[in-house]
Amino acid sequence: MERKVKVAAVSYLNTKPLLYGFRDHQVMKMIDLSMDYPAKIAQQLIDGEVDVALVPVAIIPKLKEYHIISDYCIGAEGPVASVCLFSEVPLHDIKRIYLDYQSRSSVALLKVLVRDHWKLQVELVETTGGYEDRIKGTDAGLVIGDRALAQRHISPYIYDLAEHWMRFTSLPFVFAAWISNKALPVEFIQQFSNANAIGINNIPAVVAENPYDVYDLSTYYTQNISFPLTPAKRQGMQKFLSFLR
Ligand SMILES: C=C(O[C@@H]1C=C(C(=O)O)C=C[C@H]1O)C(=O)O
Repeated sequence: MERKVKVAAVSYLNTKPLLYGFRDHQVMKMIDLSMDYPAKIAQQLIDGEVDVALVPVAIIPKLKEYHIISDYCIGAEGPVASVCLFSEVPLHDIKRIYLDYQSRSSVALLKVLVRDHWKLQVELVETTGGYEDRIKGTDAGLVIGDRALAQRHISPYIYDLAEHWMRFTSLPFVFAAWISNKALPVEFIQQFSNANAIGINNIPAVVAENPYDVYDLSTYYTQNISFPLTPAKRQGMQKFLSFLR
């Protein structure tokens, strides 16, 4: 390839297993890797600033062209732990929900659950920066990623969005997938998938090099986040996208 493929990944702990195998892998000779929060890298892929990104699947309708590459994703087949609605009061007493500015998929998922599953009458409020301190009284907040793992120690009521999606549809959920905005060479995709698989097949090693006392990462990587992009997950993804149309 003449130039390096620009790859953007999510900067959260949930992505560590996917990136673990990149170090010392020959795919590194083919790519420029950058990291940021999901909403940022979504915009980079839409604007063509990068070629491949681990983007929120909710932005697929905004891409002129898209290719799902690799058989790995950030998904869940039950509670995901790090995408939750946090509150001091029970679900039906919530009056306002702050939305996470770092997210695209989870915000869209929350809207689907609020409207079609929970059937709540609430005010939804966009945010642009830290808002966790506003999760008080009847004001709740959607928080994703590492900040959600921390918020689990603070909020008494926790509604896990992947768990509630499963109750609603009986399907798993895909938050993010590796998506390119142009066709890429087969040999690149093979190397890229191979690099992704290394950490997924060595979770204890990934956990060992990421000391973290907020949440048990072994549980997170084996029972919460589900990485393989299976046929059932693709079905869940199509179902979710149909709600967004
Ligand atoms: C499970 C998660 O999945 C994420 C949620 C995303 C979103 O809401 O747009 C995007 C990427 C993933 O990192 C998480 O961040 O906790």
